[in-house]
Amino acid sequence: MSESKTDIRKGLVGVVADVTAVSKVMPETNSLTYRGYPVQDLAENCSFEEVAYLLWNGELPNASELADFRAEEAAERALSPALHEVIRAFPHGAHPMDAIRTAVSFMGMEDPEAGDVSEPATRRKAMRLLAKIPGAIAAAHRATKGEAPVAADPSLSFAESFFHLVFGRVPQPEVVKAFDVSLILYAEHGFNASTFTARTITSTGADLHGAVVGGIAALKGPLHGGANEAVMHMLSEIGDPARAVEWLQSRFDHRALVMGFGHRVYKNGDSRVPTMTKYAERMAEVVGDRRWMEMSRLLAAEMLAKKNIHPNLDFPAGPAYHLMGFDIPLFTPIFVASRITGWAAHVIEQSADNRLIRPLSEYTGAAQRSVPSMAHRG
Ligand SMILES: CC(=O)SCCNC(=O)CCNC(=O)[C@H](O)C(C)(C)COP(=O)(O)OP(=O)(O)OC[C@H]1O[C@@H](n2cnc3c(N)ncnc32)[C@H](O)[C@@H]1OP(=O)(O)O
Ligand SMILES: O=C([O-])CC(=O)C(=O)O
Repeated sequence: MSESKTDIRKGLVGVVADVTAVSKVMPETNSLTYRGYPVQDLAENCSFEEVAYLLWNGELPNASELADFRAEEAAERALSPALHEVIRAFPHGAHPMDAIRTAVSFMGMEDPEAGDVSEPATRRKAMRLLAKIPGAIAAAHRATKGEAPVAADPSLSFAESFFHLVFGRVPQPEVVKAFDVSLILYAEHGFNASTFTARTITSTGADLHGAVVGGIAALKGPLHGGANEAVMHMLSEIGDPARAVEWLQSRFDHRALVMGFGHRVYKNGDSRVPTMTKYAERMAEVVGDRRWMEMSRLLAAEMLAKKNIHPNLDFPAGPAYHLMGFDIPLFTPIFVASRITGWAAHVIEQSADNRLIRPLSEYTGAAQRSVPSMAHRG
């Protein structure tokens, strides 16, 4: 392999690939705005439905716009009998991220506007995906436990409905609020890997479902959304706050990654971590189990002291979801249920001012040569 001669930004580090009006990630101030509104203010003062409306329309809804949005979403929650059958046929033990990726792909084929990539159709498809993804995640998860799906209840908010679909019941309001906050914080984050994947797929003229399938595939990786599950596996392995520092040192000794830490853009702290940590702490109080947050506090302090690396959103989200009662394999699918809002906003934006995304590569393989006959191959 020869050395590269051009200035290649491996991982596209520092490359500004396009403009966006959806969100602004500001590492210099550890802050993030959606359509101009600070994410922590949205998390404290709005519902996830209001934020979804904001991301898709550029403005927060008034009361009647919100009521219409909620009604539309609630009316689209039911899955088709064919999709239920497909979900029942998923291999036992399949990861819920693979299940939701496949379910979204199937929804693309049965969508009443399949093949229509116009903006109005894409917006209607986005609403159907937002509404149906929680039911598909929950049905697939329940199927692996031999449990029947729970019928959607249109009277519930998006966050309440998620719990209802997974567990068949809605927990106390503090738990629903913490979950709603997590959905708001996870909704959108500029040109992250899954969103950029969705925009690349869209740039070819492909449809929303294709872009979302690609986004889900990218989100599953442990360097991206899959880290929220990895964080909880890590905390479970440590098991006891007394072991946290010693455990971390062994990771350092092996030069291993510590999940839930570091970020491509934020180098001095993730804008969303303080809000998520506050609500994860609240969950610890509600459940009466301080162990996970105590371990988290020790790990974060040690990572900062020894490596100067801050936690990212997945770090407090992992224990928060555990304390809310979710099984670990559901954590990244919850991220999907939220990030569908950001992906769809970017798909609409990309389509509205599209140019095929197609970077160059510098060839470093074998020099040009002739094809040998079979008898002359080694
Ligand atoms: C919602 C989200 O998707 S947020 C991201 C979730 N992902 C994770 O939590 C996985 C763990 N974190 C990581 O793998 C990385 O920090 C990433 C992938 C998020 C960012 O990667 P990059 O921007 O390429 O990392 P960056 O170049 O800043 O790394 C600088 C140094 O810090 C180290 N580092 C970064 N993150 C970590 C970590 N979590 N654990 C240990 N070391 C780390 C790198 O190994 C590198 O060390 P080196 O200079 O000795 O090679
Ligand atoms: O921005 C990123 O690279 C990853 C991230 O935090 C997100 O997608 O929420």
